[in-house]
Amino acid sequence: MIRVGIVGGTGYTGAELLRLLARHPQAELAVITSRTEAGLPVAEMFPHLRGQLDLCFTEPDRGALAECDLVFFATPNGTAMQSVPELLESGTRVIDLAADFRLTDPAVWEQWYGMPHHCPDLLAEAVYGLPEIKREAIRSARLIANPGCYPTAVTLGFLPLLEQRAVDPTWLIADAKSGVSGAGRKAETNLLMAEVGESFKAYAVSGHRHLPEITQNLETFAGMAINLTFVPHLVPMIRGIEATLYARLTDTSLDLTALYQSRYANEPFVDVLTSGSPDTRSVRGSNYCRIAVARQGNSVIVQSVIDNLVKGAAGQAVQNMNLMFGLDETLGLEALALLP
Ligand SMILES: NC(=O)C1=CN([C@@H]2O[C@H](COP(=O)(O)OP(=O)(O)OC[C@H]3O[C@@H](n4cnc5c(N)ncnc54)[C@H](OP(=O)(O)O)[C@@H]3O)[C@@H](O)[C@H]2O)C=CC1
Ligand SMILES: CC(=O)N[C@@H](CCC(=O)OP(=O)(O)O)C(=O)O
Repeated sequence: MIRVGIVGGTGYTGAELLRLLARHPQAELAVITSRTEAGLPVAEMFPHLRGQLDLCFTEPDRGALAECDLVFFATPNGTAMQSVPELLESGTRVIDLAADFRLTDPAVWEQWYGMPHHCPDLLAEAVYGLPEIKREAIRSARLIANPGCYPTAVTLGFLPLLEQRAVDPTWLIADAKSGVSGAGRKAETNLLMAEVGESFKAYAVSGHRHLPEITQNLETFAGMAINLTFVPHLVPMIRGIEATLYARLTDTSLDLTALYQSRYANEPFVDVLTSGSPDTRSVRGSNYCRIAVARQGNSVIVQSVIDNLVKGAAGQAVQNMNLMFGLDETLGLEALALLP
């Protein structure tokens, strides 16, 4: 059994980790932290876990965490990097659901996240935890940078086109929409139902912090500098991301659906549609990314959907845990989407 700790067990991604791990046949939840709810039985806050989990939230204590085989950080950006060096030193492996280890250049981190990096020496070692591109490195990693939600949907959507050099990498557009759980569980006026409901808007139009992360990914496949316009939107739903991606084809003779099907043929959690458009409810609660690709003249349009809390966060983190500990990659992630 893998002895698991979760730092940040009261947030949305922490709660989603609890849902997935409570029934995972090879994981034993040993430590679940919350600074504000320390002492409270976990199942009292989350009644869906009654009878599944007999643990209380505890203060984040590095000693207790260092006794785990694996610690997930489901905490705000800039939190994990304070504890990771000590945990790795004690032999504990780490998956960070935040952005602390996603960007390879500490200067780019500081520019977008507004704080100096606490352990820039670990950035070269950290493995970006997108199994579809880093499966082998993930297996032996001590430290995983779990990808952001938008970067997961956008990267998987553009990947086959860029690897195949089928589009102009200097003209890429990602028009992405997220449900409000993407913003976390903290109380904020602009996330109230009366503010978000029956409304729809773009945000961070002049630059979202996922832009450098997506750019870093896409440049690896393109083998050159790319130019991406990325605009996120907030939609009045709870879970889900839909990313509509646009690019200009350099080769219009390609069978695009066949290209995507062949690239993802062996991927357990990427499903390429042969017709129609994927909707977010077809992945809600599941670890799938569902993709469709179409053409208008020399433009290609890709539609990519995920559940931001599952393939966009906790599910992908469990997929990474399975790989790190030599388990079947799909273990504990068999749930299908919830309809309606
Ligand atoms: N929501 C989403 O869809 C996605 C989120 N992410 C990333 O995952 C991380 C967690 O997100 P989410 O679950 O939405 O966030 P929430 O705001 O819902 O939860 C944050 C959690 O972290 C704990 N926490 C806050 N500050 C600290 C601290 N300094 N030390 C220890 N624990 C702390 C909080 O509990 P307490 O204050 O009681 O300790 C809480 O449990 C973020 O970095 C987010 O950007 C990534 C992909 C998708
Ligand atoms: C709807 C919404 O607010 N979404 C969040 C996504 C944040 C997130 O997932 O953060 P990291 O992946 O960087 O950790 C946002 O745009 O800030």
